[in-house]
Amino acid sequence: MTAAEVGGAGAAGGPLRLGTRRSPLARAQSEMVAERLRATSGRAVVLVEVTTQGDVDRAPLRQIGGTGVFVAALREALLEGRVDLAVHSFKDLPTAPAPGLVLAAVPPREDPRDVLVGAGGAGLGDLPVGARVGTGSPRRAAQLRALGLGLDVVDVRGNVDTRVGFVTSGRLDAVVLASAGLRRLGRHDEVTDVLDVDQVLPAPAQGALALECRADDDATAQACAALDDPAARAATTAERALLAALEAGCSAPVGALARPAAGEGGGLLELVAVVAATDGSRVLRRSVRGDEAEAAELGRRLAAELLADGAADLVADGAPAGSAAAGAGGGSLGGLPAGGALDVAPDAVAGPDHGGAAAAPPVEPPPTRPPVDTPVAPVLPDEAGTPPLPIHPSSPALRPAGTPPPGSQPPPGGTSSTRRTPGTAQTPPADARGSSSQESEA
Ligand SMILES: NCc1[nH]cc(CCC(=O)O)c1CC(=O)O
Repeated sequence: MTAAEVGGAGAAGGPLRLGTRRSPLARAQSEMVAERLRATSGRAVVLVEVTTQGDVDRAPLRQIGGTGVFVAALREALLEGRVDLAVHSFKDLPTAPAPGLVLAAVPPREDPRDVLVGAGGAGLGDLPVGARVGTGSPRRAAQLRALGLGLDVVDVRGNVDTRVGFVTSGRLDAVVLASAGLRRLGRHDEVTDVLDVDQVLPAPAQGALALECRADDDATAQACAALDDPAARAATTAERALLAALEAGCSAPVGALARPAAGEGGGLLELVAVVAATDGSRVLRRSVRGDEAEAAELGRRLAAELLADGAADLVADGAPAGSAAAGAGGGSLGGLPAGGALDVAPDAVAGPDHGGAAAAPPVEPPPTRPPVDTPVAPVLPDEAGTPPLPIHPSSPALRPAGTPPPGSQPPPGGTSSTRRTPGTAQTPPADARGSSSQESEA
């Protein structure tokens, strides 16, 4: 890095201290932002690792407060002046405002869609009835189940390495992840299918980053401003306003995506959202269009319509992981009882994934190897606490020749017009094995 011009405007004259968690994804995201900041501001930027309770405590993540602990620790470091800037996966941020902090920038968004990493290059359409598909997100689970493909949705947790490892090791037929995470980790070539947003909507703000700094730190805010992308900010504003208005958390079965809508002169936004029962038995899907300048209002309006459709019941349904999902026959890895979860690495990717697992204590996966994670992925105590399954992050074993990674196309333009599809009731395929569905996470 080049310490071109340390100091500058305000700050202490030293380098900009960017607080980051130590997970591979968090570090990758932070480094990307740091690089951009160095280029645009000419200031030196250093990464400062912030250890969170979630990284240290061996207790299951959900017992120490869920993903919120990661965000909370970074914010605490900010407020205490230990770091000047924090980079969050936007979808993991609570919708409630953080006193004393500001959203300094929303950089250009990465592909917001969910993707599939399937064994043998399998895409969604290749999966047979009963195929075991892993995800820990109620949002993904609900939408996958609602597809009616007879998939056996298995509750999994952990960072990208861990989750992809379930497929590599043959324990699962596929896992669903955020395209953005894999891309930022340079692992997009492992993707075997990109889930169409008409089937599975991503979590609000998925694929976007949020740069946060102290409200009174003008120098840092100014440096960050250069990275802000108005389009990404508008879209995420709409999606998160919807989430907030639904009073749903990051683990609720709520998907949303705002995209530029075709129209004269631009400035139009189309917001599509889904609220689903985790067992896939009910799906509320609606969309609205409006002025990009009124993004938040768009989100609130769509939320109001969904609430009028009965969304509140479904949102509440998202919480107890052991109930709805298990009741629907949600399977789990390694022959674990239904409702069991593979809880391994609540790492960078652990966000909204562990939706409301509070009720369902993690079922220990069959002891396999020592909890040694890959060198790249520091083993979080939490993941160490639960014997991880074999982890082979970069194993290309997944992709058989001739299966090009399909994840390259950008999100389809304006797919859904202002159409509303209230209450698409679908019965989850109740196969004999008692579990069929898929999911999508927040
Ligand atoms: N659930 C946690 C999480 N938080 C952010 C990402 C990916 C990056 C992003 O969405 O910006 C992920 C992993 C995933 O959902 O697969």
